Amino acid sequence: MDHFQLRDGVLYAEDVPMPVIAEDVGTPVYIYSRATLVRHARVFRDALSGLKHPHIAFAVKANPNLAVLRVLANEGYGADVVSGGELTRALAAGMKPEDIVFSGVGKTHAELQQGLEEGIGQFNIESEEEGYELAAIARRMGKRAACALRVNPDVDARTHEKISTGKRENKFGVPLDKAQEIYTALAGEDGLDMRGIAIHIGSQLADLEPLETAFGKVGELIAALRAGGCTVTHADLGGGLGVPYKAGEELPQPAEYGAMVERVTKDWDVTLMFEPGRVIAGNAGVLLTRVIRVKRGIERPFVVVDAAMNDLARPAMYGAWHDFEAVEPTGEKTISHIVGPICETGDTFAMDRECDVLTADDLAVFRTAGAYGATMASSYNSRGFVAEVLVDGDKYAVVADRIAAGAIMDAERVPDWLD
Ligand SMILES: Cc1ncc(COP(=O)(O)O)c(C=O)c1O
Ligand SMILES: N[C@@H](CCCC[NH3+])C(=O)O
Repeated sequence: MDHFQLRDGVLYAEDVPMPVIAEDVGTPVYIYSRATLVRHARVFRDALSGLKHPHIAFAVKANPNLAVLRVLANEGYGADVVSGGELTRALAAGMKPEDIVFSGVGKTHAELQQGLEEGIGQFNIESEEEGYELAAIARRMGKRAACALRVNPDVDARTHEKISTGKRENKFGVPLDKAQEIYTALAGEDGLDMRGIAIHIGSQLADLEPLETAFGKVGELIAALRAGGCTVTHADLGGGLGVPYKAGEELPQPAEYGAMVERVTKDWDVTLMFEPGRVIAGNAGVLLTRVIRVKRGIERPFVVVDAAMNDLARPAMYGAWHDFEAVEPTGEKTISHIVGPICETGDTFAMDRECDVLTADDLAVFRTAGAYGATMASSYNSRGFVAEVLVDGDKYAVVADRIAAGAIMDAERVPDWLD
């Protein structure tokens, strides 16, 4: 069920008319639906109900807003973090340290230490070098770090090249054919409790087949490690499940994913861990924007909106499609280019898009903006950071203040030796 729907000709977020939020909070503004987040969290969990005690860690990078994390913490979700900042947020939102997994190729010394101090559940080590560094820090602190080794299975996830992470040329994980040697060596370190294998081959996967291939390779590795005398009690299968960005688009459902995981892992005898991001948050959010003006173009009008590539980077970065529609559609359609105000041609949300007829001051939304939306914002062109709102039934709250361009400037200094 879609919690962003037209009622009497006006788009609502749950039971709140979007013009009310625009009036109160201004635009552009991200709007998240609590009911959608909860529903997605439960659908994903239910999809894994055939597994014994799966551990689900929301990929904080997809949407690190504290209120969003709290909703998921309340659903029993842990967190997959990739920086000290994300770790701090996950804890602040109420996630338990033992439910937190720390991934990432470039965890700094300070971040490894922070993870140990907080007592997080697992480090996903991405290189031999990182493993030895973590071991040394843990030894010094008199601790043992629970670890999984992230492997790079050299599988083409068949997604956008910039968000594919499991090809051998990608920077993530250790090559599969070196994994046994590295795991065995790290298992001999006092500071480490090598307990599992981790994998994540990419994001926005439209097909389960690459995942199944990659998981099959993990299964073989686990068997080889055990045959070699290593202990393996955990396997972290990452995230990656894609979501529909276009109305009517069909993607594998969590239930199909769960059934595939169950089939492939049935003999593994491990605790399975998951790191879903987009599938939980993507369709739980929209970016509400106001039309600044409609500029006559050569062949098509340019609808210039007050959101830009600094607020929602995905179209500029990956050529990504986000459905775009009027908040109060007249029923009339036209073909337009949808652009932001930033001084880059890349600040284009859509070219030649059939969409609702819009005029200056009209409101419109970009859909499927709840994951990798606000979190990827910048202040390019000295624009501020967009506000975020969480809706719950007929109530809503600003869960991230708009940060004005002036506030960002306040952090800058002109040294007096320039005078
Ligand atoms: C290590 C890791 N885990 C989980 C995720 C979440 O991926 P997704 O949002 O596609 O589920 C990512 C991002 O792709 C990631 O890099
Ligand atoms: N930022 C990407 C996803 C990256 C996933 C990170 N591992 C996107 O918007 O689609």
